[in-house]
Amino acid sequence: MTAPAFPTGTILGYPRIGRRRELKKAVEAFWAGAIDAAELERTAAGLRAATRERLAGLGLGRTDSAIPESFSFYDQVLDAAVAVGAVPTRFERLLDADGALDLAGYFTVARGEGDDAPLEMTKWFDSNYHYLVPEIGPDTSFAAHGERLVAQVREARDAGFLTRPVLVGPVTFLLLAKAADDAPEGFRPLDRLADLVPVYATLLAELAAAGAEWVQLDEPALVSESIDEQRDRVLEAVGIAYDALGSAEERPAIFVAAPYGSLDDALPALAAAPIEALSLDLVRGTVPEQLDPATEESLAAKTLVAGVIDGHNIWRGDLERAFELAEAVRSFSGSVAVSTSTSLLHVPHDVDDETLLDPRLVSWLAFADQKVAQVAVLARGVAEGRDAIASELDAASAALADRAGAPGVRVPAVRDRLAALDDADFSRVAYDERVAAQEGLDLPALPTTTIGSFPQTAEIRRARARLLKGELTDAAYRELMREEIARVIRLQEELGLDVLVHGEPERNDMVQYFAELLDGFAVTQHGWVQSYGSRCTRPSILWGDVSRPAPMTVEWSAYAQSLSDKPVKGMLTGPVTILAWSFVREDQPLGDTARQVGLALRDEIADLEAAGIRVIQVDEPALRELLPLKLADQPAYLDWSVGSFRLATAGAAPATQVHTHLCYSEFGVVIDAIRSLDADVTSIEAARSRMEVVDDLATSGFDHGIGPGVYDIHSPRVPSVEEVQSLLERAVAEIPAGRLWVNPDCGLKTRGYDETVASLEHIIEATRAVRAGLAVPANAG
Ligand SMILES: CN1c2c(nc(N)[nH]c2=O)NC[C@@H]1CNc1ccc(C(=O)N[C@@H](CCC(=O)N[C@@H](CCC(=O)N[C@@H](CCC(=O)O)C(=O)O)C(=O)O)C(=O)O)cc1
Ligand SMILES: N[C@@H](CCS)C(=O)O
Ligand SMILES: [Zn+2]
Repeated sequence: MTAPAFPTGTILGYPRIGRRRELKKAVEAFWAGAIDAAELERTAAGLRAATRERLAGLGLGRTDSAIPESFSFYDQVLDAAVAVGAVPTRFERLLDADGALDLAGYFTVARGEGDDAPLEMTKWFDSNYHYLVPEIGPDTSFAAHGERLVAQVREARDAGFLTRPVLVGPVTFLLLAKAADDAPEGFRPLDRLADLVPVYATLLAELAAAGAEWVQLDEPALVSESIDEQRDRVLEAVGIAYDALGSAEERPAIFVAAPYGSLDDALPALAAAPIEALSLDLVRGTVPEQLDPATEESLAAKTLVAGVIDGHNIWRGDLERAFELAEAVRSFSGSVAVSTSTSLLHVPHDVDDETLLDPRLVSWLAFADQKVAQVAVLARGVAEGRDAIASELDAASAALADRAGAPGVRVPAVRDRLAALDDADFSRVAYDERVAAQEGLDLPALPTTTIGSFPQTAEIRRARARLLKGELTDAAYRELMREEIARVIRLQEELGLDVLVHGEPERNDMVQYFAELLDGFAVTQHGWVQSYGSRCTRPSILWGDVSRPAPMTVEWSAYAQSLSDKPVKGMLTGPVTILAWSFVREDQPLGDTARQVGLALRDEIADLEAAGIRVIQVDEPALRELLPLKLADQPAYLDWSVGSFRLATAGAAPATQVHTHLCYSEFGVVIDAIRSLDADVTSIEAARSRMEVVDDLATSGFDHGIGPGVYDIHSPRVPSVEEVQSLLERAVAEIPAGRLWVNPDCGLKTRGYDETVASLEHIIEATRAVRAGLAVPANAG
């Protein structure tokens, strides 16, 4: 086909939660029955309209397909599943006579209903976004249901826009899917490619009929080497899918976007396919080298979309370098466009909303809107030459230079302390010695504990909101939090838990709380980023050398400990997780930054010990999350990540029991790293996967204390005593009872009190039953 011109500047996607989280609020109001579907649709349409206008105002073309239709009510992978009709059989009752799903049904698939579990949720590449995992079996029926996307293209057209619909591509869709529970052994979702591709062809035809000139098919799975599928099968699938889609008669021009890394051997496969445009992530990846002549020839006939503006972080960055990269791509094709490296889903809307941030810091930053403006500048430069954008490039370079020399960015005292570290600072005495030293904790066999947070009630959040607005004094707020801590301690004593927590009511977020108290960080007012569904976080900005001006948690933990004779766990977030869930400086190796955070936490641990805290948990739920997608980069990552945790914890006395906690991911691949953390006790998410991780632990020779979760806190379901007991019995069969702990999968902050109390009661009852059958009198660590 003769492709219409591709826009000179574009973005791969834009935040959809709303500048003031309007979508989150409307969706949650719909769930609560406070608004109906029509009102939710009106809010969403209003947001989409505002987004298109905003993007055009920032310099993207109105009628050249530059603006992506990347809206979603919940998740783009769920949208793709719905668009190809791949709704699991347990939800088929929600489909109407035409096989379509209404909004309520869509959310039910996302969130589950009664015994019908929702789609599983997992991490989206190396970002802090979580998607829903499609379930595909040999009998999954596929049918095109592109009604929503088609309606959005029409909605845009009616408002005077020609936009570019975005869909997860067929290969990535199948690679991210899991085999349905009833699929036979050995079945892989990719086996269904030949059945799925015609449905995509129909969707493309419908989009073309609605007036779309270009469609964007996202294929990020092609850059990942961590996908559990043979690479040659993946490359073959690329050929099959795109040969078929590219050969269709009725279709928009196809733009395949491949964010989150370099395409490597997938580049020749995509180059050979009859598609019209292809993106290259030049932030995580590099400009291709040593291409074979056939690939060079194929690329020359396509538009290459240079992903040179970082969609992952919030730095204004080196615009000159971005321009050079875009120019370098010209050697492959006469048709080059400028874009972001990934969707802007991962960054907040607009730094201009941050009126409380230091203007000097603001001048170093670019949120989504500023990045769109950067794309527009570079697109002009590519079209008109460097001189046309010289002043913008110079301004960005000046901001970069200002940042490099600004106070706080490099603090000699922090750097000197890091430089003086030696191996001994990263190691505790042998585990057995620690077990002996910790006997004074006097714990029963199978000690019970929770992961830290108790429900963050509306009252707690409201109190914090009132504090921020000045409606509550600091003293009054602190008193409310102390009352909450006292309630939580009392509840745990009544329940009969063995190691207590203070419940973390004072924490707005397990990372932001620390960022607010550490030097080197800034926090935002409106910098919300979607984490999953309607849930958002406000990643902090780690801009300078990190140090701890004062203790951060000691007052709360010491108060909680003063209320009980049982040990109360001190609760800290680990260095890797603090980095993973913040926007981190990119001007020095991550390992250096992680060690700075590690040292600050080491000081906190010393202060907790001095205040009489005997058990300290350092959470690292994101250890798996930051694992690089490319295998070659993984050993170095594991080295610095494990090292920073050990630096944080190795100053603890042998008698101090150090715990860690991990969740949100599959752990098999990092199990050795978890062992190397050398925590005395590790609590780990396991209930959701019915204790699968226990096998990995048993075979890996994990020989410290371990608490595989027995309660899936992601669901409002209360597990029965029998269910918990059967999970515990499975764990006891694999793990010596003297090392086994009993705990939920994760913190309880997103749960309500009724289900929390009932679940904990069942956990305690099940533990007592299992203990009764054991010969082991006490816990070893
Ligand atoms: C555990 N996870 C986390 C990740 N990243 C983090 N930085 N933190 C995490 O905990 N990544 C991986 C996972 C992702 N999972 C989740 C789970 C739950 C949430 C979540 O519930 N987010 C909340 C916002 C939490 C928060 O920041 N609360 C603040 C502000 C609360 C607020 O919105 N206040 C209102 C006023 C309220 C009132 O008046 O009643 C306002 O400001 O308008 C706080 O408690 O102070 C969410 O609502 O989305 C996120 C990720
Ligand atoms: N201590 C935290 C860990 C969450 S991953 C909590 O309990 O919420
Ligand atoms: Zn957790």
